Amino acid sequence: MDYSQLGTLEHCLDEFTRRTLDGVVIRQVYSPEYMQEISSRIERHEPPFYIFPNMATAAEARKNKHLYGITLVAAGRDLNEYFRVAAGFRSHCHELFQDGADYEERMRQIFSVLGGGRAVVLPRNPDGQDYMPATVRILPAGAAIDLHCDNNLSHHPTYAHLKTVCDVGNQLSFFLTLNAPGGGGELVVYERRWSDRDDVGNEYVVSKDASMVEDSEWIALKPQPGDLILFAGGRIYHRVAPTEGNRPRYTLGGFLANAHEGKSLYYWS
Ligand SMILES: O=C(O)CCC(=O)C(=O)O
Ligand SMILES: [Fe+2]
Repeated sequence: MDYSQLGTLEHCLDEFTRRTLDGVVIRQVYSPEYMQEISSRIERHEPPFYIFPNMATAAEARKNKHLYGITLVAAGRDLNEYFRVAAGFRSHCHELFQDGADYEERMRQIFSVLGGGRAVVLPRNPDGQDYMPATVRILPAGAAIDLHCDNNLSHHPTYAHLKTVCDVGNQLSFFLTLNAPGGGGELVVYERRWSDRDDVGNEYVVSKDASMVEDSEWIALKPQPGDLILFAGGRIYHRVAPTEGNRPRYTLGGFLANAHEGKSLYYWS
């Protein structure tokens, strides 16, 4: 589906809720040329985003997979750092897209259409601080994201407040591809669905054993720069295949869920 046809996806979030839809790819949400410009800023670490795990320089961080910004589960129990990073990340992200359509605005516009006109808002903690709207995921050559299901994240203690305001058990994943690697880096989605019995003792684990999907059918998606993928990552087992070649994989994304109050959609990372 092309971004210019967005209107035909009106209300499609209801289909996700009814489980009659597993994912959509919206192409050309931004032009490939603009994504190239954004990627060169990411490469130069401009603006100077917070790097996780914490490294002295972006060049040092490039040796392994890392984030610009921080996720709830990466933040650990003390969420002071998370909310402090979130404020800085939002302004850096506005700066990153300063000469194009603002990233958060564009995501909110798309999600609102998909949600049949529902308001799309960042959740806020009881102290009035906003959550992270997204994270930049940087996978240098050879890096991957191992098998997981994002519903598993909600067992993490840092999800305690978020659970009270939205339906994290039916969360969707979204990400915009900024830079595609030379080879590999596909999003591999499996037929295998999440069950709460998969998470022994309700433990949060970073990656699941590959044997879980041994007999499962799968498809591999290779998004191009400017493409937005939205899929039921909460309940669908998935992974990102190891990247190849000398171009890193850059994506910018987070999660989306229905607010318990029934009127809005929340996004976070
Ligand atoms: O490629 C990415 O940025 C993340 C893929 C993923 O695991 C997700 O979107 O849930
Ligand atoms: Fe995921």
